[in-house]
Amino acid sequence: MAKKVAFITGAAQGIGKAIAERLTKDGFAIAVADFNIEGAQKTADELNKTGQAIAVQLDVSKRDEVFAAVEKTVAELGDLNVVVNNAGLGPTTPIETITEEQFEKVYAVNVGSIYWGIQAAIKAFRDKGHGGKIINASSQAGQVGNPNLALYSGTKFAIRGITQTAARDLAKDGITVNAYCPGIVKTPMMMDIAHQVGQENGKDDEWGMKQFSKDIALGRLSEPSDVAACVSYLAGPDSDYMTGQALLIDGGMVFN
Ligand SMILES: NC(=O)C1=CN([C@@H]2O[C@H](COP(=O)(O)OP(=O)(O)OC[C@H]3O[C@@H](n4cnc5c(N)ncnc54)[C@H](O)[C@@H]3O)[C@@H](O)[C@H]2O)C=CC1
Ligand SMILES: CC(=O)C(C)=O
Repeated sequence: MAKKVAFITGAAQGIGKAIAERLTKDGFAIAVADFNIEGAQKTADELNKTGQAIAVQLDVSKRDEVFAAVEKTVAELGDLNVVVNNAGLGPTTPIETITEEQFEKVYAVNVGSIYWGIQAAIKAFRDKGHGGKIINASSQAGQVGNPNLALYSGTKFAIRGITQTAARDLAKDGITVNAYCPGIVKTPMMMDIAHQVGQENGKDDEWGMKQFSKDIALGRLSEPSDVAACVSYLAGPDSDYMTGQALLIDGGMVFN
């Protein structure tokens, strides 16, 4: 049987890379899609030792580039079954400091990517004559406002709204749309945020990380693989009767 194909943005490093590794173990062929093509190629080379992967360059905020990357994936890997809209930016932005330029950039990457990823997935699924699964990266910061992350939190709340709406719009086409909401994950993005928070308070990165992590019920930070395990569920058949949901993977920070 032909392999199922997953297209994952931001998969050169961090959570996206862990998702690519996990879905390779699950038997998917992977398109490692990232702005950073050297990093994406390195991830793809590692995945090709045990599975099948290609690297694709794109800027997720550009609609044409997202469509071209998805088309390249279908042309080279033969199909498309799962799209993970994972890439995002996480700047620390005290509310009174937010500029128009930051607003346009962060919303274009974090929210624009979700619209374009969904549209490109719909086209590819329809062209192939089947449904599929769309999985979007939100955050615990898309469930509760986090201090100094007004710009970022706003985008992650928006992603939950788009996920719910798209789930309703696309169910008739056999497409499910869900989101995942990680907590505090040990990736370059989170290290940058902790560094900035530490610096602003005259403290070190570890202190900055503690400001985000002190309320985790399970008592430890998240590994990227913790998130990838839940995305594996969203990408696989066990979640077929689930759509429009935002899965919290935060070790017990936010309780809804
Ligand atoms: N690290 C954390 O604690 C959490 C992360 N998240 C979300 O998970 C997702 C992944 O986060 P991390 O792995 O931590 O981030 P990261 O910063 O470590 O990695 C992000 C990847 O996305 C790529 N990327 C950034 N902008 C891009 C663009 N315009 N076009 C294409 N690729 C682009 C980068 O090159 C990088 O490879 C993000 O959406 C983030 O908001 C959510 C909750 C917590
Ligand atoms: C970066 C992020 O998503 C946080 C702090 O939840």
